[in-house]
Amino acid sequence: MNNENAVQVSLRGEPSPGHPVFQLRNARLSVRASAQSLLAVDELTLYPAERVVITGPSGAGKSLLLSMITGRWAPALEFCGTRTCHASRIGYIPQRGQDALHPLLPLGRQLAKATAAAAQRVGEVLAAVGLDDPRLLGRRPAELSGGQGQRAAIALAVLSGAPLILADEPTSALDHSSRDRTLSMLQSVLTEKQTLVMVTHDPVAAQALATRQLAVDSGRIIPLQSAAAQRATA
Ligand SMILES: Nc1ncnc2c1ncn2[C@@H]1O[C@H](COP(=O)(O)OP(=O)(O)OP(=O)(O)O)[C@@H](O)[C@H]1O
Repeated sequence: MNNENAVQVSLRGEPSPGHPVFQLRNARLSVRASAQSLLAVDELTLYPAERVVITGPSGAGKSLLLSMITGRWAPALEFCGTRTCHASRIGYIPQRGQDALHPLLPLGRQLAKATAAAAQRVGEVLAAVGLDDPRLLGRRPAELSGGQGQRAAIALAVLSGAPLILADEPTSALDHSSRDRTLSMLQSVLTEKQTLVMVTHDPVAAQALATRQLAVDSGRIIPLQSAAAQRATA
């Protein structure tokens, strides 16, 4: 966290049910040298169990929004505003799953190191993402396919127990059937205590997961009605 840039940052314990896991108020990321504003967020509050999907054109500010949530951004940028994070840890699922994994450790060893979850839960998650084959667990990340790496990154983020999980275009490198399988696995292994924020360009991925959709356009956030909300009000 670039503390020197933040007007106010607070980090507290685990979120309690019904209370926000994360909040931004009057937040802005600007280029330090020129004060050019790149992303301005009047208010963003994330609650446990939400599946928030962020869409928007290239260069709109989606990755910067994830940076605001993690509290990490390039040194050339300056944050001002209020960022309140109640999550003790933030999990991350990158575009390429292998990037979330230690390159030298066999998959099973690094999953075991990353989680304090009971062996039964570890087994359940590995089975749900289709990685319970001992031969796969003995492989290093470079020996996994793209889809297997992505499912490993999902298992790692979920088993880390992080209350808040960010996913940056997690299915963009997958073909349609792998994407659909990966999304339904992600949905099935997340717990009600975990909040997911996912950036995607894929409307199918957005519709499949979102309980709330936000668009980022020209450095601003615009709320969109999610498919789930549309169904509820129909
Ligand atoms: N360190 C930086 N210094 C200056 N400008 C930056 C910096 N990081 C991002 N930007 C600018 O901020 C804007 C938003 O960038 P961001 O990476 O958030 O876009 P995005 O919506 O994630 O795009 P994409 O979908 O292409 O990944 C862009 O115009 C980008 O050039």
